[in-house]
Amino acid sequence: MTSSTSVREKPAHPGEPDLPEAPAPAGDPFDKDDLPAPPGATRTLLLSLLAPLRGRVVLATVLLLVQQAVVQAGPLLVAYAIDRGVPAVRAGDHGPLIAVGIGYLLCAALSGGLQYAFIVASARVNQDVLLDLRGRIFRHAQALSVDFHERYTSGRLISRSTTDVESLRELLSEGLQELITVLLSFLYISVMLLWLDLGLGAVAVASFVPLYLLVRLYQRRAGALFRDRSTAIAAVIVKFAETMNGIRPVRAFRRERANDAEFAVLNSRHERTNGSAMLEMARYVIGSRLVANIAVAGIVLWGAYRVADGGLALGVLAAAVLYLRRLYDPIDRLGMFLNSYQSAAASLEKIAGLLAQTPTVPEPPAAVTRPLPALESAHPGREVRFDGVRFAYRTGGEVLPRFDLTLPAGQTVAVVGSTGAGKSTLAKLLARFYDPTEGSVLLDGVDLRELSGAELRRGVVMVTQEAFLFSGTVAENIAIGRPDATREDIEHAAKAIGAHDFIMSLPDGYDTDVRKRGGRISAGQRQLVAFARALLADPAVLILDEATSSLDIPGERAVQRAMHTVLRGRTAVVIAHRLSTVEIADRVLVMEHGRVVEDGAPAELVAGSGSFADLHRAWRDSVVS
Ligand SMILES: Nc1ncnc2c1ncn2[C@@H]1O[C@H](COP(=O)(O)OP(=O)(O)OP(=O)(O)O)[C@@H](O)[C@H]1O
Repeated sequence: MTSSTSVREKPAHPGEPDLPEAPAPAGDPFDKDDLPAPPGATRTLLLSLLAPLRGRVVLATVLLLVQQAVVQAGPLLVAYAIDRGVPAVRAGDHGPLIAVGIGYLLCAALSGGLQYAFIVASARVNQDVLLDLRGRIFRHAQALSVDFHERYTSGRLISRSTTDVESLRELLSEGLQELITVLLSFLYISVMLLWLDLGLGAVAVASFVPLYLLVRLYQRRAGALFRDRSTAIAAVIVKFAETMNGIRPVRAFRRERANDAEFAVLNSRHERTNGSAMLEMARYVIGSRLVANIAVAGIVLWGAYRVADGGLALGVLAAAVLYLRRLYDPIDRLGMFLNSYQSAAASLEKIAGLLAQTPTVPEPPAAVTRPLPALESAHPGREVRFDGVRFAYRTGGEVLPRFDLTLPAGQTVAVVGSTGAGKSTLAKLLARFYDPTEGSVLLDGVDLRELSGAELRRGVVMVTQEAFLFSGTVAENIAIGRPDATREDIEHAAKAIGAHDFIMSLPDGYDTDVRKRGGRISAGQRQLVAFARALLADPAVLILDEATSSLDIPGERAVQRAMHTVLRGRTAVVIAHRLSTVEIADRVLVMEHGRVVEDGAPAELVAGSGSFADLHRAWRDSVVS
């Protein structure tokens, strides 16, 4: 067997790159961590998340408005107590001071009650928004075409639905309430100060100008830093997920040290971006405190002179100072709220970019779907036709230059050819993981693009090399082929495939959890489960990307027997890596550079002088030796 033949050892584990990627054209958005969100998409996303909760958002806002108004009554009561209550007590009248005390208590109780109601209302809004967003990301990512998933790593998807959703949670549950509270108190306090004393109020309001400029500067500089930070943490997650997914080749090729070094670079990049963001925040905090302290000092000094002159009541100055403390105290925290706002905005933009992706292989609208014609024979097979198909991946040159091929119903076709010849591409077009760039793939004369999702899944099923098992029991894994299958149907399929005996020898038989201890299933057994699943699904066309990982002889025989059973009667396309498979095929296609270069019955091709005859000899020698 020569190394250039189709009998290539493919990586058998999900997550490993199984093909050399064609270089992406310059400026490919998939090279970057975040896909660009169309203008306004972030706002539209936020509004669409909040729209169903409109009532609760309004209720929470009203509660906060009233609560803040009640809270700001405190200093006014203090001013009243000093300027009216104290002179009244001196005159023997305790009424005004008692009224102030009761008023203060009432305000505290009311403000506490309102705050409680606000927290309950806003927590519900937050939970619903996050629930909705996580669901949308999952549903959307799952609905996107294979093309998308081959380019956007699972690590990036994990980062979108964890770190990015988490930063929105932080904003909603902590930052936003504080931010609104601060802005509201700015408004209320300015009005109060201006009403108490125009001069003092004007100085306080004038201090907003440098504060505003500081905030703007901070926002501009921190915005870029937060985007960098979020990209850096995503890179850390991607590296982590990729390494753990590919742990077997990592061990096999002793990649640990190189990986450690790469991870350390990404990790320290994240730390650096984090450090820069913190430094920027420290600059903002110090700057804003300086402005606040200068303003307070100025107001106290000027106010004290005016009290001494008799131009200002002492109570008014006391209330003004209390208001100023309330005004400037949360300014440090304003930086933090802006932090969470900035990082949530950066995250939301990335999520909006992901949600803006549309499937490249869309399901047809119900109005244009066509049903498959009724089957004429007892066998499930249907005719497959590639009609003038041309195909190029988005990131590479043409893989299939005009391709015409007809597979009669019920025929088993083995596809062989050198690596990169286009065998998997042919299979992916037939499974409609991709649509042809030109021409069409037809099933019993119906274009795959006109079949509804359900009809397509009944029509064509692809069993991939890794024979992926989902978490759950063996029975559940087989039933994926037909969710309404009874236990009897499942066992029937497993028996037909020859998987029943090994399943019964597992600790809990069909109820063994495949991911738990004792439920470990060998590569050959995984393939048997995948065949049982396909048999239960009973598709018209079965595509089999034959696993290349070698099994022991009894295991190999069991898989071959199972394959016989599952292929019977259907139209089957097998990307063949084994001699025994080629021999059971009705027809062999030899592919080179996206074209069929030999086509015939196995015996016919073996007897000929083409490349398949050479390939066959090499196989035979490798089996004999
Ligand atoms: N997702 C992809 N994006 C870009 N190019 C791709 C993609 N998948 C495959 N290709 C390219 O298309 C060509 C055909 O690949 P294909 O996987 O169909 O070959 P193959 O015959 O199945 O090879 P093998 O036996 O190695 O699996 C190769 O040049 C490959 O680099």
